[in-house]
Amino acid sequence: MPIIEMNDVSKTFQVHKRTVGFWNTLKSLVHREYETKVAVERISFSIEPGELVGYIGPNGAGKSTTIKMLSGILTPSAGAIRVDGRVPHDNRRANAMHIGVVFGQRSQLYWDLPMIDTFELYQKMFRIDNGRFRRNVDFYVELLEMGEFLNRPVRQLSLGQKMRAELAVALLHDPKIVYLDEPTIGLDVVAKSRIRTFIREVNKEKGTTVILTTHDMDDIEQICSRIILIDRGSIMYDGTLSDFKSGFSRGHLLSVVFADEDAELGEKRLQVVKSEGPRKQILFRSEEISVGEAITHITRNFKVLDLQLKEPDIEEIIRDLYGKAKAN
Ligand SMILES: Nc1ncnc2c1ncn2[C@@H]1O[C@H](COP(=O)(O)OP(=O)(O)OP(=O)(O)O)[C@@H](O)[C@H]1O
Repeated sequence: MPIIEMNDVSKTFQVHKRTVGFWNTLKSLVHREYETKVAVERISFSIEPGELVGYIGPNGAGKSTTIKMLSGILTPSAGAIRVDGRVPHDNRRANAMHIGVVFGQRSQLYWDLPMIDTFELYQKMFRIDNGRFRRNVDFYVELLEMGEFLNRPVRQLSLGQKMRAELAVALLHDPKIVYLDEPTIGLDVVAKSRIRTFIREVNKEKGTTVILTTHDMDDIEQICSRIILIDRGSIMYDGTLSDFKSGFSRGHLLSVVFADEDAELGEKRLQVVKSEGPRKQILFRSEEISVGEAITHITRNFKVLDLQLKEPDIEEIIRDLYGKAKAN
């Protein structure tokens, strides 16, 4: 039975319409106009207990919105979500007891307290019994080598030490699922490797289901057995990393110079992987759309100044699409 189920889930936001020009701005002060921004559009996936899933995509793709819906912070505009048998936004508190969250940019630690006190605070918050508490503190302190800094206030810890502390806190109540947002961002090679080993170890020892968002391909390669790739609110791929690579290496790349820099392709089978002004690199798979159909779609709908068909370099494409990656 899946532990996470997303069925046709969408999330839209109402945002103020941007106005241009003096009179329009003045008008908008009196009469506010809104437009609908689609953050996530009809996404579906299910995750089995104990899976290690990389949830990846470029900036603004809809990753955080998905994680916020899974953790009950946001209510979907349409569709159904179940996390460990519960509807997260209707059971926010109960849901929180069974999940752990690490948001790279937002700390759950108390800056003036040493970790040892923070653990005790979380013990009370999550009503963890003493036996389990002791066992877990010992387990994480050893696995994350936290002994040397347990008594130091959090504000004095290095970035890597803080991240280890965040992970231990998020996992202290033995959540069945943990959402990790960029857990290795900004860390050096040794610290990154320590965190990756830790995540794999927790998954193996405790069977924790892990959902990881990252822009670091090494995180994906070394931790995740499956990737779900989201772009502009829609799921583009769900499967193993190696199948993803071989699927794309059988694909084609069109390098197109458009007359109009803002050309929107409006065809989901054509994916823009790089955009430099009017020049765009467009990737597609021949199983989905033939070379002829792809070129026809582009030349019929847009004024094109140059168009070349290329063989894709998959490593380079992944780097362009999903971040700083490999070399870092
Ligand atoms: N509260 C909000 N109000 C309006 N628009 C929003 C809101 N939250 C997100 N969005 C929009 O929804 C889209 C998806 O955002 P989201 O934060 O989920 O992307 P992301 O994949 O997590 O990006 P990043 O990697 O940059 O964190 C973006 O276009 C974003 O501007």
